[in-house]
Amino acid sequence: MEQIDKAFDGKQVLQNVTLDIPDGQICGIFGKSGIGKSTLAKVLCGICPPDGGQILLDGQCLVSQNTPYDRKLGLSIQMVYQQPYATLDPHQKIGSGFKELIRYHGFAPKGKERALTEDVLVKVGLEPQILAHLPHQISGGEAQRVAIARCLLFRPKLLILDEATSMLDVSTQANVLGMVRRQMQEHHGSILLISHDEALVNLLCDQIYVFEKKHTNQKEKNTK
Ligand SMILES: Nc1ncnc2c1ncn2[C@@H]1O[C@H](COP(=O)(O)OP(=O)(O)OP(=O)(O)O)[C@@H](O)[C@H]1O
Repeated sequence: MEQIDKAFDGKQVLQNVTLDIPDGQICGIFGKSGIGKSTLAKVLCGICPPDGGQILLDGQCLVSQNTPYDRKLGLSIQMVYQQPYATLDPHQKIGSGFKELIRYHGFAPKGKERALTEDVLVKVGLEPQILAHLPHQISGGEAQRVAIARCLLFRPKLLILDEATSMLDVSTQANVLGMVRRQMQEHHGSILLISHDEALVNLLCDQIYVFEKKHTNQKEKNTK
């Protein structure tokens, strides 16, 4: 990501933001509320077009000021949002949601959807019983883990976790993130962890970017 700019209604939120996320690493973004962390994630996912700069993924242009977001390439970037229920159909059982997603993207042959689903559930510490439930019957923390498991099906090059484990207690957060990290490393995928929790970011991340104030680039604080 090179020299990304983004403004809303004349208000500059990101200016000249450059960051590099090496393969297989976990990179943290830490900064106070409203500083632009989620905006950066939305630019990476193609939800917000940047006003300037460019993003390269494996040397290919994902989006730039002059190039529209490459949706096909963008499937290699998956994001888990702060509000996990928002991405789940309230009328669809968790298991049906997984089956539909797997069939739509051809992640497994017909009849093998359940096995693949159980495989990703284990990786986020969930039991298969959850598949019989509707979203309102599961807790916020479980919904967050379901959302992460759905993203893992894509074997993404980059997984963005935007406060995505905030509803879990600290030890479960570290546990789930450790499991997700190992899973991502199996295919050299990277994680962008966006959090208010400095201790969590310090504990888990190889590289940390601190967003300090609007209109300025972020500063790299720590490289392990
Ligand atoms: N679609 C939008 N239209 C107008 N302003 C927006 C839009 N999205 C974000 N903003 C503004 O951009 C600024 C940065 O928001 P952003 O959500 O990126 O912050 P954040 O650092 O992720 O905050 P938090 O930690 O509270 O989630 C805020 O002032 C917000 O109001």
